[in-house]
Amino acid sequence: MITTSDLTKVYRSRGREVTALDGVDLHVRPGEVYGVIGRSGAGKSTLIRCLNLLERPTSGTVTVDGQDLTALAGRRAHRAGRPLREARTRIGMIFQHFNLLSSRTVRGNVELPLEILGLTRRERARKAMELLDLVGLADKARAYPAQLSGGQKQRVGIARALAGDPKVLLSDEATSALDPETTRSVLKLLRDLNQELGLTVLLITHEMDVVKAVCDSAALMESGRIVESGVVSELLATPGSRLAHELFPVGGAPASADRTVVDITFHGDTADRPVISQLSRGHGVDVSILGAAMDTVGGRQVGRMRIELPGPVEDNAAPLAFLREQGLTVELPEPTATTTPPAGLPAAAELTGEGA
Ligand SMILES: Nc1ncnc2c1ncn2[C@@H]1O[C@H](COP(=O)(O)OP(=O)(O)OP(=O)(O)O)[C@@H](O)[C@H]1O
Repeated sequence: MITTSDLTKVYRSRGREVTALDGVDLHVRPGEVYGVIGRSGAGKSTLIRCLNLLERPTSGTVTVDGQDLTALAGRRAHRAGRPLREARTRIGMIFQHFNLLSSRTVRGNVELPLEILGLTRRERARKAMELLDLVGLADKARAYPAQLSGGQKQRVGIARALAGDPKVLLSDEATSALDPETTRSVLKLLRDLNQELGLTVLLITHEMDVVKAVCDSAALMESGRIVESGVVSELLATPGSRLAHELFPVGGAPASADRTVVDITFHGDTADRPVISQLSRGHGVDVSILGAAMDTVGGRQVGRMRIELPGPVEDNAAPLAFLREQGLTVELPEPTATTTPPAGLPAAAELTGEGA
C-alpha cells in the first residue's frame, strides 16, 4: 500500500547539509498498522512528511496505493499541482498537536476538507456528522476545540483526516501529547477504524508501548535509515532482534559465573503452557527466574523471560534442546547484556525521550 524506494532527503541551509533520510526502503502492506519507531532526530517526521510529499524528497520514490507520488510532484515545482492535491486527499494525516482551527466548531473543522473537495453545504453537513458519529463525538458537533479534552480533539483530527475516504492514514506522534488512558482509547479507535474500514495506518512514535498496543509490523529508524523491520510477532521470534529486546526488555544478572543465562520468548500457544515447571521436573534442574515481562501483542499473549540454569552452557544442552523443542525462541545473551543494551542500541530511556 505504501512503498518507498531508496528515499533520501538532504536539508541544505546556510552551507550545511543534513541527511535526514538516507536510502529508506519501506513496505507497508494493505490493511496493516505499521509503526516507525526511533529516537529524536532519527528522521521519523521527515519520513512521514515525505510520504504525502509535504516534504519533497531529494531522491527516491514514494508509491501509495499503486500511484507514484514523486512522479506527480515533479522535481522542481514548488506548489503541488492538481494530480498531487487529489492524491493527497486519499491520504489522511493526524498530528501530535491536533492542528484544529480554534475559530471553527468541531463540525466546521471536519467540514473543512469537504469544502476543498467541493461538496455542497448539505453533503458536507451529512458527511461531517457521519464521521463524528464514527469517532464517537456526534454530541460535540457544535462545540469549539477549546471546550474539548486532548483525546476528544484528536478524535476530531481523526474524523477530519477521514473526510476524503482515504485508504491510508498517517499518524505523526498522534498520542504523544495524551495521558496513558486517553492514548489507549485513541489507539483502540485507530485499530477499530483499521479493521472496520480496512484502513492502512502508518504511525510514527517514540513509544514502544504504542507499537506493542496496535502495530502489526514495525521498523526501527536510526540516523535516517531503517535498521530493522518486520512483522512484530515474527520479530519477537527472531533471536537477536533489537525491536524484540526493546518491546520486552528483561534484565537480571546471574548469581555466579558458572551459570547459564537464557532468554526465552513465549508466543502463540507456548504462552499458555507450563514449560518452566516441565523443564524443572523433566530434567531435574533448579530454574531461577531473573526477569520476566508478559504482555498482549496484536491480541495475543507474548512473554519474555530470563532464566538461569545451574552449570555452564556445555552442561545444559538437554534443557536448552527441550526449550527449543517446545517452540520457544531461545537466546543466550552476552554476559554484558545483563547490564547494558547491545552495542549501538539506544537505552530505553533515550528511546522514550525520558530525561531529555
Ligand atoms: N527543515 C529542516 N532543515 C534542516 N534540518 C532539518 C529540518 N527538518 C529536520 N531536520 C534535521 O533532520 C534530522 C531528522 O529530523 P526529524 O524531525 O525527521 O527527526 P525525528 O525522528 O522526527 O525527531 P523528533 O522525534 O524529535 O521529531 C534531524 O537532524 C533534524 O535536525
